[in-house]
Amino acid sequence: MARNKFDVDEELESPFNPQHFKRMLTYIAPYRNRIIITVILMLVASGANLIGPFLIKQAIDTEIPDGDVSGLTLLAGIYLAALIVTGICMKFRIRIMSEIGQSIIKAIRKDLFENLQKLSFSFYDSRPHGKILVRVVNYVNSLSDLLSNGIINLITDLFSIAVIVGFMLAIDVKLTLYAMAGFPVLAGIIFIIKNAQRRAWQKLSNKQSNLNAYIHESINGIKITQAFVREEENKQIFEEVSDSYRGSWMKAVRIQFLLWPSIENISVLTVSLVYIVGISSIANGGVTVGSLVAFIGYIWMFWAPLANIGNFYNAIINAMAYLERIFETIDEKPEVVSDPNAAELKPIKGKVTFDDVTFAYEEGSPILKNVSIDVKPGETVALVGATGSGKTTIVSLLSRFYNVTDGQIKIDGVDISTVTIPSLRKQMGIMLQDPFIFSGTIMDNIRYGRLDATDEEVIEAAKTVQAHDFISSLKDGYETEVNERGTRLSSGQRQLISFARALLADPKILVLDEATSSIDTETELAMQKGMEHLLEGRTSFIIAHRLSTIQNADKILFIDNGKIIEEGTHTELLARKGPYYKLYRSQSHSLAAG
Ligand SMILES: Nc1ncnc2c1ncn2[C@@H]1O[C@H](COP(=O)(O)OP(=O)(O)OP(=O)(O)O)[C@@H](O)[C@H]1O
Repeated sequence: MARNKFDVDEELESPFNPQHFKRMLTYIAPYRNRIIITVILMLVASGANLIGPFLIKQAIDTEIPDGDVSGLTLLAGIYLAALIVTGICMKFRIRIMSEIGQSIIKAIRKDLFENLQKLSFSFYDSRPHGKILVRVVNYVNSLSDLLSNGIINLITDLFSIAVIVGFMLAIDVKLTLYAMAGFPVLAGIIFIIKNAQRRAWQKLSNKQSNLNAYIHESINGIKITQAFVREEENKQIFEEVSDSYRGSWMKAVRIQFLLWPSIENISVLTVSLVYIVGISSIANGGVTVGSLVAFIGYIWMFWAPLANIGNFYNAIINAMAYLERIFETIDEKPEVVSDPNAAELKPIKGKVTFDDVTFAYEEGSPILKNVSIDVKPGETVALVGATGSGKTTIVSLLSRFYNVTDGQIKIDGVDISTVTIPSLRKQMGIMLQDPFIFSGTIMDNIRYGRLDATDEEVIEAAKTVQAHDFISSLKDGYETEVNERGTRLSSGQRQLISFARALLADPKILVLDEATSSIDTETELAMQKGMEHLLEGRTSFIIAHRLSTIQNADKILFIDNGKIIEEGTHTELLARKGPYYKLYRSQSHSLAAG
């Protein structure tokens, strides 16, 4: 999958497919009955509305020349009743369609969100998160009007056109043909601008996505921006991205608005033509004044729904750009999925084997090369090595966040690619290097590790990782509300909470990636005491740069550039005087110097 950045337009992985429209209708289908009721209401409303010019014709040609006041009053009464009926129908239509529109949006969003929850890390690695967000929020919103009102309008407008043409034909066939003369011209214009319009809206959706991605990234990085006084540069970048959005918006709208004036101009020309032909017909006695006035009224009415259909067409073209992205996201297949024949991983003992594992995030650039590891149940394995050497990658593979490129990873002798992913992950407790705190209470955040844990169990886990004291010192204790990413907490406190979360899952395999790197030495020492108890009976993988934290590990693996170059206990590795020894010495020296 190609990587993407905020200033790079995303390529469509699947071109537009007319089936998308069919698929869109499946979201509308559940509301079929209410839509039919609305269509009926709208047909009644437009029928009532269309009666107007006919009543005027009647008044001009018959009641006024005859001086028939009661007839005129009756016509006025009918007209008023028609207007009231139109108003009532419109009121119901707005209410029903708003509800349906929102329900459809909710259903599309649900599908998007559900799939986003399943997608693998590689999906999120490869694009700015703002570009994902824009699909779920903005693009879906943009569809709402089309899916609800657009379709009703289309049906009503087609009905209106048919009725209007019927009225016009009833009044005068020749004038009707003149009135239709502009129609082929309009069809030609639509045909010519169609492709340019589609491309312009596609580009606009990309630019909107880029803008969103940059705003999202800027908000996430605001502290660094301010710390490095980068506001001015960021403002310039923002203006560039924003200008690019504005430019493509202007272009899209310019193309779009070719249609509207075309309809206006064609309708005015047609009306002029009908006036010329009509007036000469009056002179010849072909049509009455009332008929011509009514006819002109109908022509104006004829072009209004036609303009609406033009707008609907525009909306469809815009929506295509959004639909493509939305369905692309709903259809995106997670790279890591359970095999269709996968079995549940039975409760494990915790034996872990990496059998000649090779792995590349991007094809052709292997990060891990022929890694083999053997861990007995209950053993503690420490992974050490330089930054970027591949430690986190090793533990990510164990949880199957990515699929191995080559080789096998086995737990209790079972290849993890043959078991269901939830049954694998449920038996593991993971504390990632960058612990994430969700908005909610501290209690909720720890309970994320096991949703059915009691308050006592949560508190017990917090006590074990030495988090209880700091949590209790907060005004609301475990009920303290923290915000997303836990910005109200220190990094060490965030680590302690996520440590407790991993522990609460009571996993057979525990992965601690730099679990204590931000925790003060005193707390760390206190944790160390509980650690042995904590790791008892579990297989654990501990990644640490501070070697003091892993000296008691059963096995230390020294990783260098994606390979294990040394393996043994702390004492064995020191005696070997290899890279581990050097690292240890350099840390001891700096500690001593400190
Ligand atoms: N999502 C990713 N996509 C592409 N490359 C990645 C990704 N994550 C890590 N890498 C690359 O893989 C290599 C190993 O990264 P990894 O995170 O496993 O290192 P590490 O040993 O855990 O480093 P550290 O000690 O800094 O945490 C690095 O060169 C890194 O650039």
